[in-house]
Amino acid sequence: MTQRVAVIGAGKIGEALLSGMLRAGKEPADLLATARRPERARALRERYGIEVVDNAEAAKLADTLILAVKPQDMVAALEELAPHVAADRLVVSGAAGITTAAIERRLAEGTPVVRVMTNTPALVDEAMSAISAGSHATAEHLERTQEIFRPIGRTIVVPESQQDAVTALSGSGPAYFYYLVEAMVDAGILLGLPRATAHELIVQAAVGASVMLRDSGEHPVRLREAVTSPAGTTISAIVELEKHGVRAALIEALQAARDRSRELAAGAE
Ligand SMILES: NC(=O)C1=CN([C@@H]2O[C@H](COP(=O)(O)OP(=O)(O)OC[C@H]3O[C@@H](n4cnc5c(N)ncnc54)[C@H](OP(=O)(O)O)[C@@H]3O)[C@@H](O)[C@H]2O)C=CC1
Ligand SMILES: O=C(O)[C@@H]1CCC=N1
Repeated sequence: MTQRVAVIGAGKIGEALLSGMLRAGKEPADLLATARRPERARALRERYGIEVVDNAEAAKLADTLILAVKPQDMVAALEELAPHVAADRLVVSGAAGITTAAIERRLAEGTPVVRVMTNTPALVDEAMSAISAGSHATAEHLERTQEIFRPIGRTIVVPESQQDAVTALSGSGPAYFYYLVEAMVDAGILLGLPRATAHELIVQAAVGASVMLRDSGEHPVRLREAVTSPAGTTISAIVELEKHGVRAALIEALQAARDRSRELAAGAE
């Protein structure tokens, strides 16, 4: 039986999921989306040929609802959805922080809820999506969720207690790499390179390093050692990074992201 999937609040992440499901072979008729603004609804219809309906309609028509609204909009969205969500629907939340318990509490008793933290490389099928079962979700619900997220990258199942840390690492993770690239391109400008050249050099270094990290199975320390020649250039740079506390800054940055995820949860309790 074809499962109909509705993306509730199709913004950046919701759209990435819709396009991923279409690339993976779902028909536009198998998908629904909801949006808050008419111009957004129009753009989604034109781009993907899918029906964009209101939240109540989506809850009635779809077997699986993917909640892709911001954490701060979650309570309001659940209030609109709850009267229309039958307890045999699967509800998947992609929101940072929000717990499955907070969602379950607002839906009919027994409704299966799954929490997922994905990331924007979903747009190029390189997402990392970490999936956790709520208290009524079965292995079959986890499998259905994995089927939705697998076409846009990798998936893992984690205990929900790890989701705030996952959000800090892989949910926000791409932003840290973009930030580092921005800073290194600035360094290239300082060293006298044209911006376009600096950008090309750093992006390819990032791609090469990422592929080696993923595919070689080597520890990052070993890979860095292989670049770091005695009395060479790399160690001169590493000394500066250590002097400026970059390692400690990254650890504290990710702790702050984890703490913010917890605060977002508290807003929906
Ligand atoms: N961006 C990222 O890298 C990641 C985001 N996430 C999570 O994904 C979720 C979405 O984030 P993102 O895509 O960046 O945010 P967006 O703001 O791009 O998308 C959310 C969309 O939901 C719409 N919306 C809000 N309330 C309602 C409602 N009641 N009914 C219908 N539509 C509604 C918004 O409308 P409007 O346009 O009018 O505001 C917006 O288009 C968040 O919970 C975030 O934590 C998870 C992993 C990574
Ligand atoms: O910044 C945020 O809150 C969202 C969640 C993870 C990535 N972006």
